[in-house]
Amino acid sequence: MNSLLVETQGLGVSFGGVHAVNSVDFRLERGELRCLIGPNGAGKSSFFRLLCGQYKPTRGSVKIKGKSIDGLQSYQIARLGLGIKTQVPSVFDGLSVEENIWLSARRVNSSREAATAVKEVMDTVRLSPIAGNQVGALSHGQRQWVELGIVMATRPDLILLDEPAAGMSDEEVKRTAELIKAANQKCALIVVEHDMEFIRMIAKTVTVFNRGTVLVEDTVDIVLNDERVKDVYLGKDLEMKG
Ligand SMILES: Nc1ncnc2c1ncn2[C@@H]1O[C@H](COP(=O)(O)OP(=O)(O)OP(=O)(O)O)[C@@H](O)[C@H]1O
Repeated sequence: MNSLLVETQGLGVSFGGVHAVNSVDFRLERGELRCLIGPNGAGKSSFFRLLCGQYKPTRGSVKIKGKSIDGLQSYQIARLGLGIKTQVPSVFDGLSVEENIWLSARRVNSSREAATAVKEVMDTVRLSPIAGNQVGALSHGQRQWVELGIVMATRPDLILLDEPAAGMSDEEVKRTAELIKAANQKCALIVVEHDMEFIRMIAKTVTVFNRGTVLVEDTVDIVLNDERVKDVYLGKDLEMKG
């Protein structure tokens, strides 16, 4: 089996004169956990949108599991095994945590398989203590974890997470890092994040975007000490506390 999960070649999207993503060659292996960083406007979100079919490329191609996604709708790309937390289709505030996970699992599984998927997700995302709680009454952090669980319940091969630690307390950030590592035992993830401390907690390989292109791609330690990376974050302290 091809171990490449995602491959982009010469990928680009432009809006008027703005090259939001420009000539990006990106490869992600099955089971990888990759972080994307870069200053505001670097093209990270646009790159995500290209991967999930929300934006159509102006140039280049995206392949998922060796299959071009050209011409596919977002739901067809999801069927290739892509899960996106920002696109959680429906979170039912009036239902419990477990009911929400069940509904998501049942969308893509027989009821017996769904039951197994629900148990797996409740364990992995550590949702059992709040299984019966109404989702509408959860804290911001808990809700993010439930949304991660909803995506995981469809058993994707790849999950895209856009700023999963945003707006969380230090404790919640720590737990989110643990959950992402646990999720990575089951599938690959690409995580866009601004919080460098969080990046340090989870990252192995980091891809740095700048002005629509890949500036550097390397291990977290090398990337965060790279002068070019420090330059593009000028004014931001990359020398972290930890
Ligand atoms: N739909 C769009 N229409 C016009 N311009 C766009 C569109 N989407 C993105 N852009 C532009 O493309 C560039 C890259 O934006 P993008 O949101 O991808 O960057 P980003 O790295 O995700 O930034 P941030 O970290 O602030 O979210 C920006 O100049 C942005 O204004």
